[in-house]
Amino acid sequence: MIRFDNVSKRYLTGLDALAEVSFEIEAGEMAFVTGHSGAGKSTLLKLVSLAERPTRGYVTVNQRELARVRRRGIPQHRRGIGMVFQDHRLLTDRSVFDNVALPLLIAGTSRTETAKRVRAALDKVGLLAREKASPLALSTGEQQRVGIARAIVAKPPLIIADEPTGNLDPQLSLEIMNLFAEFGAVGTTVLIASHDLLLLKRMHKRVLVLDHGRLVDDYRPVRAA
Ligand SMILES: Nc1ncnc2c1ncn2[C@@H]1O[C@H](COP(=O)(O)OP(=O)(O)OP(=O)(O)O)[C@@H](O)[C@H]1O
Repeated sequence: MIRFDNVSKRYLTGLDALAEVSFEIEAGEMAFVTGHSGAGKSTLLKLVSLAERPTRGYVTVNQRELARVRRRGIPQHRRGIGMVFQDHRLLTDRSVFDNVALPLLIAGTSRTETAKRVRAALDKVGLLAREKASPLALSTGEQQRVGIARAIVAKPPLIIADEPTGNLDPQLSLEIMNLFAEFGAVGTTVLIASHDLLLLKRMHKRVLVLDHGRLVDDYRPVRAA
């Protein structure tokens, strides 16, 4: 689903945010990318969503070599990716329902289908009763769950999340990560950047480790015999 072949990213400042990174994530796999602050985690996700382009190497997402995706093809590329951010980026002047409905609105989905899908997504994250609320009336954890509902509502084959539990306490963080794991269990590919090593340890999933832009480790969970 995601493949990096010798990918390097040098920003205009001359800094190598990623250096010769290669890995492959299978469809339906859930993986984390971790590393110190500035290690290149966000840059790696930005190359997947085409917020940035690599300086060298090839990034393939869903069997599409991204160098072939031109600027006008980027919105379509992003429709296949559910994105979750630490600061959730919700519209505060719209209801929870409208926030989650946004990707469907953009895709031109009918009203009835939209209502059905939004409610299914809100149900999944345990917020069905809050559809009319303003995001401002929700706790940080609830806001994060609205962000997740919005990311999954159009059923994208891939979800990427950048520090989705950055502002949450350990218990809530674990709940949010387990929610992501549920999506992974139904065939969605999930890639999450997180520096929370304790949390990653509890998840028993694959972990890619970046250090100053280099991929220095790739842990895979060992199944109990
Ligand atoms: N647009 C940019 N222009 C120049 N340098 C950048 C840009 N974006 C990131 N960098 C630099 O690239 C390096 C990697 O940044 P990146 O945000 O990918 O790291 P990160 O692992 O996500 O860090 P953090 O955990 O602090 O968010 C850092 O040194 C950062 O300062």
